[in-house]
Amino acid sequence: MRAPSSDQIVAGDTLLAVEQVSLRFGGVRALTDVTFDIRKGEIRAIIGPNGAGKTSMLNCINGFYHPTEGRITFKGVTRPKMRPYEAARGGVARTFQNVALFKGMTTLDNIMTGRSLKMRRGFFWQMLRHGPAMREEVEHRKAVEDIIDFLQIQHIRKTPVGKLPYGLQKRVELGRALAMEPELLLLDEPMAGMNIEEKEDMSRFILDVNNEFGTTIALIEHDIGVVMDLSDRVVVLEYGRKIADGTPAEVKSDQAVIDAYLGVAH
Ligand SMILES: Nc1ncnc2c1ncn2[C@@H]1O[C@H](COP(=O)(O)OP(=O)(O)OP(=O)(O)O)[C@@H](O)[C@H]1O
Repeated sequence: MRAPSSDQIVAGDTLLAVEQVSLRFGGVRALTDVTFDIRKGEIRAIIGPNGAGKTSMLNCINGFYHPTEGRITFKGVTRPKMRPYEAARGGVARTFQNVALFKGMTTLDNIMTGRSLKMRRGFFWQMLRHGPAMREEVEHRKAVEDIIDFLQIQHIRKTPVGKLPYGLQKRVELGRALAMEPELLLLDEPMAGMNIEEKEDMSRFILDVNNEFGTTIALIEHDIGVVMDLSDRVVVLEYGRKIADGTPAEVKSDQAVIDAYLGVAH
């Protein structure tokens, strides 16, 4: 059967399905028999206490880890294994728990690296400033400048990111992921280490990305208030197993979730 093209998957359809996924590291069971889906156009949160398996789940989705058992289906294609660059080419972009940017490079250049997968002409042609390569670079620069405007970071476009406060680095990392024009954006603790004002800004950008570009978003977040405000549906993991799945209101009143969070510092 041919896989549906992305425009055949409409809002509300399953974009990504995780079925009975287990992941082991030697004797450690990071994930056990986890099943859930992500619908096109939604904001899906993955929550759970420390060590619950949230990052491992994102790593399985974007191909950093390969599930020991189970299947992941993205845009109708089921795969036992996928490499991170295949995931990226297929439309999955990712940010990390600890910002992973080139600290000595400017904001502009860091976001530009997000375009590299989209560049048809390789580095050699870019170096030669060959005509078509020049035109392509102009197009990519325009896309990057649009993202810089969207994220309101014009004032730091030429600043090396290592010199920026943490909250702005997180925003630049979001910019680099957006430069890939993903269909599915995975955000690993996008508000970690932020003050209230920075969290509000980041929440607004996440909602705007979802509304304006229709990007489907899966995020890990420890701030339950933020999760409840932002997400359409929430999946809850504990000790690598799924213990609840539903709307924020359903999950908040679920006894297993209340028990899992009692006495846990976040
Ligand atoms: N590369 C690895 N090698 C061995 N064990 C690992 C590896 N990655 C994760 N684990 C283990 O898998 C379990 C789940 O870890 P994971 O980082 O996915 O949890 P988490 O919910 O993201 O935690 P946190 O909220 O603290 O980031 C933990 O017991 C962790 O120690």
